Amino acid sequence: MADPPPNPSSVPPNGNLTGTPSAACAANAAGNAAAVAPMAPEKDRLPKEGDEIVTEPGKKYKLGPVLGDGGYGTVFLSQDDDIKIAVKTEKFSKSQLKIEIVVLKAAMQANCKHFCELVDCGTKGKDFDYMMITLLGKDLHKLRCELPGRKFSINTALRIGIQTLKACEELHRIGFVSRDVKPGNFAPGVKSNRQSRTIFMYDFGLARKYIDKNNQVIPTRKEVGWRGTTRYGSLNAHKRLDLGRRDDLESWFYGLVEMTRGTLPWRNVVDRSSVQRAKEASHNTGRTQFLFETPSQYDKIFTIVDSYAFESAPDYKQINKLLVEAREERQLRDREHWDWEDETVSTTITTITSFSDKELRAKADQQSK
Ligand SMILES: Nc1ncnc2c1ncn2[C@@H]1O[C@H](COP(=O)(O)OP(=O)(O)OP(=O)(O)O)[C@@H](O)[C@H]1O
Repeated sequence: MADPPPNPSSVPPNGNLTGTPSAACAANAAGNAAAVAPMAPEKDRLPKEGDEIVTEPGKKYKLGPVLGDGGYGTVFLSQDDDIKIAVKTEKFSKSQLKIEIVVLKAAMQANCKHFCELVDCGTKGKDFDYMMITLLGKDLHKLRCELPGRKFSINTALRIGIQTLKACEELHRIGFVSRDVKPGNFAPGVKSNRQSRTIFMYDFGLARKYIDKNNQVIPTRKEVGWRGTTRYGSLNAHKRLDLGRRDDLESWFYGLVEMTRGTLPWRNVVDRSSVQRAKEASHNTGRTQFLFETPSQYDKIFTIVDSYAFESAPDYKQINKLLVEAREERQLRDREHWDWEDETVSTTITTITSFSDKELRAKADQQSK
């Protein structure tokens, strides 16, 4: 899905790329002005490993190895003082980073726990947009695929369920729907930042505001185009309907079942309308097969999510309670290690609370004094 790599000859020889705060970033980064780069004859040139992005005099981010490729750009490893971070870049004319930046800013203002910190952001001429964010580990899709049976232990799956539900709730609380909730858009933080037990939601390229200035739900637009990922899309997405909070939760639930069971009935189905039919069946005749060997509470959660209309405000507490109940029934303890953690390390980590980005920065500041 990644676009072809940029023309290497078009990158300045010193690899030093001076950027300006993007419109979305400017409100947060007042005083973060940098020299405007001379107009380039070409556009949409992405940076490469070894380049430096300069967002203000003295503030330089050297781009390390590529962490991943997205639809319109590349994500690099970098460093902000002593803290490892990720730098997401997207081609200027295709960039969806503006909406991502708006979401992350709102999440930071609301002290959301399950979102990356937006460290910096801006635009490099007509070449690319960039944002510097919290570094995350492998996403939940990759982590699941590495496990025997391609599924998480019930202990880890239920904890993931609780945290990813909270992430959806936080996103909705700040006024956005994701429209692309899936395991591949959640990842734990990294061990070196002591965030490997917090699941973060990321990639808000398809996010949309669902409430207006008066906090009223924006009325449904009836027919819209396809949004999201076929495997996890809600039935409304298949019907090309406008998507609301309930659709994020339906997608979240498909992902939860997959992470718990290791499979979905439509796992190998490619054709979108066949996937739709399989999902429809999972709501009635195929329900037992769909929820096979999952906690009994999943059936109740599915009924609850199904009962919501476009405008409904989901009862996250009620769903969370069911997940907690499933844990208690199995006498699962919070202190046990997560499937991706090294067991030898986890015994020492259990006594240490995960750090938030703010705490991490305060700690780094203290150490540098
Ligand atoms: N904060 C991060 N920390 C570490 N790796 C990241 C981070 N953000 C993104 N990545 C890596 O870069 C890849 C692409 O990122 P992302 O999914 O945000 O881009 P995208 O263009 O929206 O992708 P897609 O087209 O797949 O939806 C991810 O799969 C992941 O491997």
